[in-house]
Amino acid sequence: MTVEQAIHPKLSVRGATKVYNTRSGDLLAIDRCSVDVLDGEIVSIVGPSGCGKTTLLWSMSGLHGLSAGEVLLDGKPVTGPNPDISMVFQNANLLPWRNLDANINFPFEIKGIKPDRIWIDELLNRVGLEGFGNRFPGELSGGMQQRAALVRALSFKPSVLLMDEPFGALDSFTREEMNRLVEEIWLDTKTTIVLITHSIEEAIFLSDRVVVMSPRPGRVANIHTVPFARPRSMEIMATKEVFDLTNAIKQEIVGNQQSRYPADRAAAPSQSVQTAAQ
Ligand SMILES: Nc1ncnc2c1ncn2[C@@H]1O[C@H](COP(=O)(O)OP(=O)(O)OP(=O)(O)O)[C@@H](O)[C@H]1O
Repeated sequence: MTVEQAIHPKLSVRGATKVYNTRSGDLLAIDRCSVDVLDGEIVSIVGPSGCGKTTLLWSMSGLHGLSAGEVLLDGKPVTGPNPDISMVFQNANLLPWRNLDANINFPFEIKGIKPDRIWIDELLNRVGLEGFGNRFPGELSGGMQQRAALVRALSFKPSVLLMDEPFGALDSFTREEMNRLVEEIWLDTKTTIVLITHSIEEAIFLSDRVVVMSPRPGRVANIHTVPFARPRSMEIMATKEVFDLTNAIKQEIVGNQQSRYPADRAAAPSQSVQTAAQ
């Protein structure tokens, strides 16, 4: 990390708090989460189901407002959709009646801007989808669809890519391939990436740092630095360092879950707000 990167993080989340108004009352999803993501960093967010990972990621995108706190991109508040921030979801969300090229062009058509075809062809080539432009989503495997979604997200040359459990629906072999692909693309573009994953191994393989969240209401429980140089190989995943780090993170998630009830009661900001204990 350079001093410049540390002083001027790419993305800053400060005291992010989100209360959902539900039929059964207010629900505190995330509580005073703060994290800085440096320019060109890959950061993963892990934590138990329902702890608020998606809520946190969507707040970073500007698509969901916060109840308190703020998100800054290059020091400026993110208050709505931002052309510099792209998202990839667990489902590729390709339009079934449009072929691959037309799917990738779709957001450009909506915005009324011309796509950079040279860049898009480069990306398609990079992810192994060159020559598939005329195929329809139904003719592509799940992995191919997800690679197309990655191309679509990167076609705008965003400086930040947010990924919400992007490979969760893929088999483990395809998932490993996708992890290698993301690293290759990152080596080319140095795009800042924030990724939600349920796989601690995936988080370690891909990330510079892993953020561990507590059970709901989600708080930043710990942040681990992953000390391996890039490009990483799958062989490092069999090393003792990775084994120990994986176990440490798992223990934290399990330990946090076991202690959530007393912690929630002690730290609930208001009696009218639901926490995981309720
Ligand atoms: N739109 C919403 N309205 C009301 N409650 C919501 C809404 N979105 C999320 N929640 C609640 O907020 C909490 C956090 O949800 P969120 O999806 O952010 O967690 P998560 O960690 O991403 O979960 P998972 O790992 O299971 O995908 C959950 O209790 C969820 O039920």
